[in-house]
Amino acid sequence: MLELRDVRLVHNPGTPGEVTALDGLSLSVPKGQFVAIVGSNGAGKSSLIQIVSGTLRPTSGTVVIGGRDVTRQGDHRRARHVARVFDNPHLGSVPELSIEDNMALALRRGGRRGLRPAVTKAHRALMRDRLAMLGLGLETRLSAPVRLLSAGQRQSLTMIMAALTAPEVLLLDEHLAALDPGTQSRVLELTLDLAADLGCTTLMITHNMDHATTVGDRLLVLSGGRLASDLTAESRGALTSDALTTLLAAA
Ligand SMILES: Nc1ncnc2c1ncn2[C@@H]1O[C@H](COP(=O)(O)OP(=O)(O)OP(=O)(O)O)[C@@H](O)[C@H]1O
Repeated sequence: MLELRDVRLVHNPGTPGEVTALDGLSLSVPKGQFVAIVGSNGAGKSSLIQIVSGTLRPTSGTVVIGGRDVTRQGDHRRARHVARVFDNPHLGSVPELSIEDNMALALRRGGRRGLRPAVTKAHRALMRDRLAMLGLGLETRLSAPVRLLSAGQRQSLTMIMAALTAPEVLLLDEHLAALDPGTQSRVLELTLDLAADLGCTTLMITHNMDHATTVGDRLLVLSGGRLASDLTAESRGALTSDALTTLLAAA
């Protein structure tokens, strides 16, 4: 369960540049629910993701993950429970390191700094198992440097890495935006498979209206740092991407 209670996020308070990015947002997401989030530019989507990841702390309000109040906990301490994938496929892995070393780094995420446990046989088996899900043959190329992979392959690897520590919450910040349509479909399918396998609570920001109207269990529309609409998959059923575009423009 992920809960935000009356969360406000104000940038540059008390200055002429004061901006309210989140304006008393309350949200409750049951464990395992997959939520798509849309909103116009500046609606507060990335702010919401950063509040949940712990990169930003709210000006007021409370963030609860799995029953624990994590409001004052920084992103490093949350990293074992909260994984985040960015829009840029090149941000999720280290190009000069091998696939195995990148995955080993992901396995250590949120662990104590400085500790470098060796990659065990069990780790390597887990890596191969997860990489095989991609159907790209990467499980036989563990020592290949990540820089040799295409953008789609790298984003697929990033998804696999994000899921390695079985996070409670998976945050996807327009993670398909830089991919071509065919690769988008493949990475989206992988995303849904991983989220279902792990049973993690997932928030996926998207500007793709087709994805917003079809993917996941719930659709949130953000506007001005508030929830303008909160639709279940059932109530979203008849919503076309054109109708959602109109709804967004009016929100
Ligand atoms: N560091 C910052 N300093 C000042 N204002 C900020 C900062 N970060 C975000 N904002 C403002 O907060 C508001 C919400 O921004 P946010 O990035 O969350 O929107 P978004 O919905 O993710 O937009 P986009 O779709 O363009 O990425 C915007 O008005 C933005 O200009």
